Parts: sequence; structure tokens; C-alpha cells
Amino acid sequence: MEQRALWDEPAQGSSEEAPSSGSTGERTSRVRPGRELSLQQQAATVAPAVSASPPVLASIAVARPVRGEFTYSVPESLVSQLAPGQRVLVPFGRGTALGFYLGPAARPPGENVRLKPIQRVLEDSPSLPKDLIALLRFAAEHYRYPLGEVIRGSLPPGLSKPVDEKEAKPDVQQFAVALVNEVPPSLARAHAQSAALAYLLAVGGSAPLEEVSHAIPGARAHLKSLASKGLVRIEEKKLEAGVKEGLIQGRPDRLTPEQDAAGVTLREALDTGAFQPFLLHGVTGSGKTEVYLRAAEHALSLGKGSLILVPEIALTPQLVGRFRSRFGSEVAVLHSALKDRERLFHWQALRKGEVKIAVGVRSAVFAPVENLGLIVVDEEHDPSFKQDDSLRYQARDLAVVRGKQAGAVVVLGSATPALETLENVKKGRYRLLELKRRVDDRPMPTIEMVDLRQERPRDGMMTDEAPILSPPLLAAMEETLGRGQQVILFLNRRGHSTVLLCEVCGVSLKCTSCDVCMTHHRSQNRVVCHYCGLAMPVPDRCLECTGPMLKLGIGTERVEAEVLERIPTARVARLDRDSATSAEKLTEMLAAFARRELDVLVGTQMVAKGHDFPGVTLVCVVMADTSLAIPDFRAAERTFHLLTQVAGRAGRGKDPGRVLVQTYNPDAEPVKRVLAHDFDGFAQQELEWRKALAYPPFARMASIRLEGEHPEQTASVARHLGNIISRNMPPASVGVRLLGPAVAPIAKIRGKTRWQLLLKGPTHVALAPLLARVEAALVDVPSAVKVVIDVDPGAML
Ligand SMILES: Nc1ncnc2c1ncn2[C@@H]1O[C@H](COP(=O)(O)OP(=O)(O)OP(=O)(O)O)[C@@H](O)[C@H]1O
Ligand SMILES: [Zn+2]
Repeated sequence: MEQRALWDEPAQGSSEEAPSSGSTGERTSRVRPGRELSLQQQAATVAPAVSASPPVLASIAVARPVRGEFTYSVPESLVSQLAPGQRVLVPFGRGTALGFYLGPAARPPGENVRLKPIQRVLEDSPSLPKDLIALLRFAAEHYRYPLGEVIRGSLPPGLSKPVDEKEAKPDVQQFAVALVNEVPPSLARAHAQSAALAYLLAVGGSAPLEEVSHAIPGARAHLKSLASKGLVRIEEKKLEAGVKEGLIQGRPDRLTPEQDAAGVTLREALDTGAFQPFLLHGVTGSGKTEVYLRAAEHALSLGKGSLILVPEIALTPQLVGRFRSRFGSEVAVLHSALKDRERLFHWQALRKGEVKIAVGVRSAVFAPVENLGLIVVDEEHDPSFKQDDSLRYQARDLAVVRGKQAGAVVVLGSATPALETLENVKKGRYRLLELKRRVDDRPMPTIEMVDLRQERPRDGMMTDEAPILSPPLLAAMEETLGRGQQVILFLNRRGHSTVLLCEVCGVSLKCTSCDVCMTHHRSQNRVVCHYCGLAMPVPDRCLECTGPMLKLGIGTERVEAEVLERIPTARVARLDRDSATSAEKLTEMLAAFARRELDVLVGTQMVAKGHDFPGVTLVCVVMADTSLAIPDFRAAERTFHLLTQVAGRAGRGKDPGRVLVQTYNPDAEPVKRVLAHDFDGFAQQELEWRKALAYPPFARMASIRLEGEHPEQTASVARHLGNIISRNMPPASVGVRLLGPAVAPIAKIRGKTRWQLLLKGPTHVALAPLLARVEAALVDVPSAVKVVIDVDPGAML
């Protein structure tokens, strides 16, 4: 059966053009006749129609948790003011609500319906550009979330409330501009000031004050002191298109032949001005960022905007810095730590076309970049592009949808593309651009395996664990550090020991409100639940039988302690969610490692992201097996991605890199393929398996998750929903399957019982009627049971 990409499927509902109303001159909006009739009638009051000439009708999304678009009448005084994308105030229920005017509407069926009028238009120029309206409509339908809430969630605070735009005006943005090219020796003792100045220089000599203080706490005051010393100038900035601020930094003189070829193709694609999706599959360290930069440069030369999506800003300061130093103040950086006013400022600067490039995290897929020519999704395989609450969208998928709607070039970049993306390449939907070699012909790192089964102490009992740092690993570390080079140690588990087990009764210590083991955090001298945050003192005896407790399962904290014990001279830091408690700490730790003030970085998947540390020549995977056994059909893929990505941090400078992988499962498919540098082999094997079991990309999925106070009640709701689905199943030939209802892999979190149902089918269209049935049944579900529908779910836990 032909599989269709997400964006191939028509959005549900009709896509016919609304009849021209002749009043707004816009005919772009779609109406969905009848589909939400009962809701439309909520906004209408029944009365005899009196007016002679047909009234002008508007389709409005109301920022309330209700489905569908509502029809309102347009008072004559407002007719000339109305433009799609505007925020308006409308009567709703007994009060008023913020609404978004989406376009003219057809008269809803029903002769005697008198519609309520729009009360007020809140802004002159629309907050929402036209292409975003289409994207938000798609997101609401695809991920089954109320459109008004989708729109409100996409807007910066300030615009998401029913206030006039005039009241929502942001402050002028202050920029710090460096007046020197390097940190002068006179600042040697003023550590904080020199750090602020160093940051400024690193990002091209100019940056908004907000951004510097985001990276370096207290930087605002330090920059002002620097200004009083004449080293920095503080400017109030009006961002203007076409102005290049700061020094053009780090632009390589020559592209590699592969970069050049990819660049030529992208330039041609940009010149056509039509939608074209690409996968940029480049090995780690092949210089993908430079390809993005050149494409954005070309888009800019055509007067077009670019949108660059990255997994997590704090983890990718280098990428942000490269964009900032290339394009100066023409870049809006959108991250979660922005203050409300700043977010509003960036939104409006982009909306007005004053800033043409946006770099941001997944929510930036909704950024109002004007005249969008290019969308880049860096590290497109990264799970963080999927949002896991409220609107459960996949930003990479929406980026492709947006590109199609806007007629933009879309580049999905990764060293380890998602299988979904690879399949789209195979099907000819995406064009493939490859960078098979590292820049400057640097070699890929060598990857060696350390079999932990062999490293276990022979004379001990069978249960004895292998050493955390095996002799070969320790030797490699000492040798690397001896040469003055740096080491990354990767283990994807936080804490000191991850399991506390009674030696006598074998019972492990579990959280009282979650179905998971407590992790021992020695630095806090506590055991902590990683799901609900519950923490308590470490019990020295089993709570069941008072037997002595064994501490098993290593976490990053224990690895760090072990390194300090075995190599006392090494300067070691740990990078995980316990140590990087703020974006500032994170940035600072990465910067210190980059400045080579640290020798060893121990960390979770945070160390595996696109970092570019030329001093790192040795990467050690402390245990490759941790993510293999997770009950998720993507477990093997995730493991393979993580190992490949972390291995890719080695040997990016002039010295070649080496990777050591400790494992108990050398024969596990992802481990074996990583050791063999065999991306294609892994992908092929895994795709065959997915096909045989009908998992994505060979099927579409939706999960229905339940969470309830009472185990019995939750189970019975799950079974009830299961019955509804079973009764409405299309014929078997359609290929839709229901898995469950079943207790979720983690049966309880925060005291709530969890169940899930999984739907698989050939297309989203095949699943939609069943999901609609489930939604309709939710009105009868007791409020103690929370039900969530997740289309294209990310994690299965
Ligand atoms: N043409 C070039 N000549 C010299 N150096 C280059 C060139 N292009 C990129 N570089 C440098 O090569 C390094 C690696 O590039 P980059 O970080 O973009 O790799 P990447 O492909 O994104 O890798 P990863 O997938 O591991 O993040 C960077 O330090 C970059 O500045
Ligand atoms: Zn818990």
C-alpha cells in the first residue's frame, strides 16, 4: 500500500473556498460547513432574520477549550477594519472571549439563526500571518486540539490576552556592542565582567542584553560597568532589515566539495521559490551548520526569511552563536527562558519583517517569519521536537507542513536521521543531500568494544558487577589526559545508584506513588523518584524485612566519583539535569569545557548533542545497554542514535578520535552496528522489522492514555473506550488495529493509575473516525479519569 507523508493527507473537513463576501477582499479561508454546527449555534441566538442585504459573516476561533470555528456577524462599522489573523473580542457564553478572525464564513445552515456580532477589533495589523493560520488549522485538526487554544498557545504572552496591541507594546530592546576585539588584560581580575565581554565577542560582538544575562547571570550590571570603562556601548536598538551587525566571524574560506554541492542544490531550490523538502544526512562533524548558514544567507539575499529549529537552545549555544556571529542583530533567538516582553519583541520584529531569521526551539515552528524561504530542522531525529503536553505536536513534522504551505525549502539535518525521514527519502518525497566526510578530511573516530561480561571479576560471585571504568577504559583515559586532551564519559542515567535492593528479600525500593525504583543521589544524601520528584532519606535497612540494602545500577554521579577516585588529578564535571539546574549553569559548564578548564565531562544524553569540542579525542560509553530494554518500539533506534551521536563528539579537532563502548550486549543490533559504523545497515534492518510489525513509518499511530485516581474506575473507562473502538472498527482489510487497553509500562505515576490504548493504521485518515468516537465518548467519562489523545506519539511509556 502506498504510504503517504503527514503533509500529503488532506486536513479533515473540507477545503473548499469560502464564497467571496466582497467586504474583506480575502478568500483564503476554509470553512467547514456543518461540522461544528452545534457549537456554532452556541454563539448564535435564534431569532427571525430581518436584514435585507446578506450580512458579512466571519469565521472566528475562540480562545477557549472548545472545538471548531464559530460564525459571528460583522457590524458595519468593523467591516472595513477586518483582516484575517486579527485578534478580536467576541461575546461568548455569558461573557466575552478573545477570538481570532480567520476569514469570511458561509452562512451556517438554519434559516432563523441570528448571529452575535464581533465586539471589537483589537489590532490594526493582524498578529497572525496568513501562512500561520493554515499551519495552526492543520495542527488543531491533526493533533485534535481546540483551534483557539492552539492559536493562543502559539502567540507570545501579551498577545494571548484580550488587550489592545497598543497596551502590549514591548520596551525597546537594549543591545550591548563590544568596542574591543579581545578581552583586555586590565580585566584579568574582574572575572564576571570578562566573562560577559567574552560572551559578547564569541557571538560576534553584539547581542541583546537579555540574551547575555540569560547566558551569564548578572551580566546586565557587568555590561554597564564595561560601558563605563569604554569597552562596551549600550544601544537602544530598532532592528532593521539588511543591517549586518558585529564582526563576521568564523566563516570558513573554503567549503568542502560536499558542502559546496549541497549548497548549490539548496540555492537552486531557494531560487525556484517553491516547496522542496530535503534530508541533509551528514556524518558527525561534516559541517552541516555551515550549509544551513549559507542557505540562510542566500534566502536573505532573495529577501526571504529563515526559520532554524534546534532541539534545545541551552544545549546548542554554539549553533546559536554561529548564527548570531554571521547575521548579527538580524537573528531572533527564541527559547523558553525569554521574558514575556522579550518574546513579544521578537514576535513583533519578525512579524514586521524587521528581523528575518529566527533560531528557536520547537515552539518556534510557529514564529511569524515573514516571506519564509527556508526552514531548517537541525538534529531532526531528536525526541525533543515532540511536545508532550497540551498540543502534542511534532515540530519537525509541522515544519514540513509549514514549508509546503509557505512554498519554502525545508532542510532536515542529522547524522542519524529518523527512520520516518529516511523512508520519506526512499519514497522520493524528500531529496537526499549527503556529507559523508568530515571537514578537512578528518577521520571518523575509531570505535572499540569493551565486553563487560569479560571484565567481571572472575573470583567473585556471579552477581558481581563489572567495574565502572574497566582497565582498557581507564588506560585510554589516562593516555588521553596525559596528552592534554579531553574526555567525554556518557551514561544515560542520573544519580549514584539506580536500584536499592534488599539482600535478603530481594525487594527493591520503589516510590510510594509511582511504579518506579527510587534512585540514590549521594550528593543530596537522598533517594529520589525521577517521575514525581519525591525524595526521602536513604534507608539503611529494607523497609519490608529490615535486611541490608545493596546499591546496584550505576548513574552519572557514581561515574563522576569513580573518575575522581581513579584519576585524582583530572578536572571533572558532570552534565545532567541534577547539575545543570539552570540554562546559565549549563551554558557555563559547556563554555568551561570548551575553554579547556575541564578535562573530563561525565553526562547523560546532554553530552551527546551537537557539541563541537576540538579538544575531545576520547569518548567512552560507560554502559551501552541502558536504553535497550525500554518497552518502546523506538528503543533500538534511540540507542543507535545516542551512541552514534556521542561517538561523533570525538576527534573533531586536528587530532583523531577514539571511542570505547562498554557493553553487556555486544550482539545487540544497535550496539553491533555502531561498532561497525554501519548506519545504512542498521536503518535497513530496523525498517524491515518495523514493516513486519506495522510500526511507523509503515503505519500511523495514535495513543489514548488514561490516568485516574481510582484503579478500578480507570480500568473500566479504559475498557469502555476499548469497546467503543472495537465496535466501530472498519473492515479488517483497512488495516487498523487496536492494541490494548492495557496497563501502561509505568503503571502508576504520582499515585495515578495509568492505562493505554494504541491505534495503528495505514493512514491518519483511517484512524480519525475512531479517535472522533473516543472524543465523543469523553463527555461521559468521570472527571477523576483524565484521557489524552496523542497523535503520532513520541514515547510509549
Ligand atoms: N568548510 C569548512 N572548513 C573548515 N572548517 C569547517 C568547514 N565547515 C565547517 N567547519 C567546522 O567544522 C566543525 C564541525 O561542523 P559542525 O558543527 O557544523 O558539524 P555537524 O555536521 O553539525 O556535526 P554534528 O552532527 O556532530 O553536530 C565546526 O567547528 C565548523 O566550524
Ligand atoms: Zn514517584
